[in-house]
Amino acid sequence: MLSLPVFRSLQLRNCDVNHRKTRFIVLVTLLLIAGFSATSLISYFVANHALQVHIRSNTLPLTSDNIYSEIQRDMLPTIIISSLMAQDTFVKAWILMGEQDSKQIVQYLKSIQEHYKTTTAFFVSASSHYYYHSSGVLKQIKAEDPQDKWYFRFSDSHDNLAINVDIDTADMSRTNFFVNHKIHDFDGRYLGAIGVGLSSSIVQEMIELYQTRYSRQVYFIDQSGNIALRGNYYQGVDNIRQAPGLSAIATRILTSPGGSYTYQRGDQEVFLKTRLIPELNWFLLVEQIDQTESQIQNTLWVNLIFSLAITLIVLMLIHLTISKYQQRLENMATKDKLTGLDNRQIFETRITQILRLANRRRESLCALLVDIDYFKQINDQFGHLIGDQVITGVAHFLKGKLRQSDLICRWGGEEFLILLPACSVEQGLLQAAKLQQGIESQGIDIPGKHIVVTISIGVSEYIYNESATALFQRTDQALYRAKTEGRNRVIQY
Ligand SMILES: Nc1nc2c(ncn2[C@@H]2O[C@H](COP(=O)(O)OP(=O)(O)OP(=O)(O)O)[C@@H](O)[C@H]2O)c(=O)[nH]1
Repeated sequence: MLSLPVFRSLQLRNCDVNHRKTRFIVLVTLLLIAGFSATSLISYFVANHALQVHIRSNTLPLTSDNIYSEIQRDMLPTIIISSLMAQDTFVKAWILMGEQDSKQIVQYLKSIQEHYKTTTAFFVSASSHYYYHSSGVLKQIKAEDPQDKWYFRFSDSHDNLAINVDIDTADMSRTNFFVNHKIHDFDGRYLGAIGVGLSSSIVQEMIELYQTRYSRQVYFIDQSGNIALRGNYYQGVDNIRQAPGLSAIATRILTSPGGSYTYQRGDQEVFLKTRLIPELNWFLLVEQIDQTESQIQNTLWVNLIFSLAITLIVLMLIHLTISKYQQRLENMATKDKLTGLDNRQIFETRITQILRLANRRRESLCALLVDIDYFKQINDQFGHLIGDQVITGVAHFLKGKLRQSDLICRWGGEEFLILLPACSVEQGLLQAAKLQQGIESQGIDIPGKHIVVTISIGVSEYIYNESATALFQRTDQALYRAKTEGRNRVIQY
């Protein structure tokens, strides 16, 4: 018979197993979280860096090249027209002939404007200072007129070509993108400035188109860093030397024909690609705000949520698997393998609780010790396997006749112990008689056989404050008497 310390040790072992299980699950959780977080964060930083490098070294230069090609396509024709006008022999001859008939040059400028669909076409004479326009002779320019300063600045410069954005002399309400070309006679003497102009709104529309097409900010600066051309939505200052962030790299931008930069505008990081456009003598600036971080941050969150979901699934699977195996181990430790009844070890733990309850409530309790009669003969006659089936059959029979609250366990080889809580000895004897007579009349049916089986039962009533061992001993003595008095009977202690 097992003593109380053994059962206490069973309970402790159970506690220990649960503790280890929790520790294992916590450890796996930490490992999974650490692993997933580390891989997600590493991927985040690597992707962020790779994307930034990609934008700086591929996307932005490609955009800049594309925009440059588009500028050449969209604006260079205007430059070429001005250049052709400056080489025109009719124009040179007309000037050299003393600018006789102004209608001729006006007609010429008108046909240029109409044919090439420019906004304006003009010629300013170096000798007469007349401003000829497609609509007539507009005025005589004067060095002191601020509006005419462009001409004298251009005449004094060494450049043959100058582009500027200025108020249209023919229509003061309009700003034009002027392409001015110097015109020389056949001996290289300076004759004046000739060229065409496009409405700056057309040029702005072009820039906005580039911006929308490439989702970048596009603008032009002249050699001094002044914003020469920009889209309508440009919100920066007039010179890059005054722009926060940009001012620090302004000199580098203006002294290099092209480059890639990164600068900080407020809390945003901006990628910048610059390139000199020799035909305009301007720099093209293409900017992109670094949004890689926020895009990749979203991916990081998705990754982490996925990782969390996977961690939870893995933990659930681990919990279920461990619980299943724990349940199986518990069954192995607490159940009798042959009959499926509780085994003797676990039964005694329950007995302690039941006896305590009976003591507290002052309730009666009966113990029945059941033994199959002449079981050795059954084994000898039918073999051990049939013997096993008889034990199982008796166990099922007994279990089937008990209440939900009654307890039964396999006590030994062919012995069963039954506890009947809240049961007087009279009721216990009645129940024992029912079991003994029931099995005798019913026997045990196994496939192909009917075996007549009888049982002997010892019955004893629990005495308050009595130990479980004392109760078992008395019940055992009653059973012994049932055996010695002829078997197949119920004897009360
Ligand atoms: N088949 C089988 N036999 C078992 C098992 N456990 C014990 N036995 C056998 O059961 C027999 C019990 O024999 P005994 O203790 O002499 O008792 P008995 O033959 O039933 O005689 P009484 O109890 O005096 O009526 C022994 O031969 C054991 O080997 C078991 O799990 N399976």
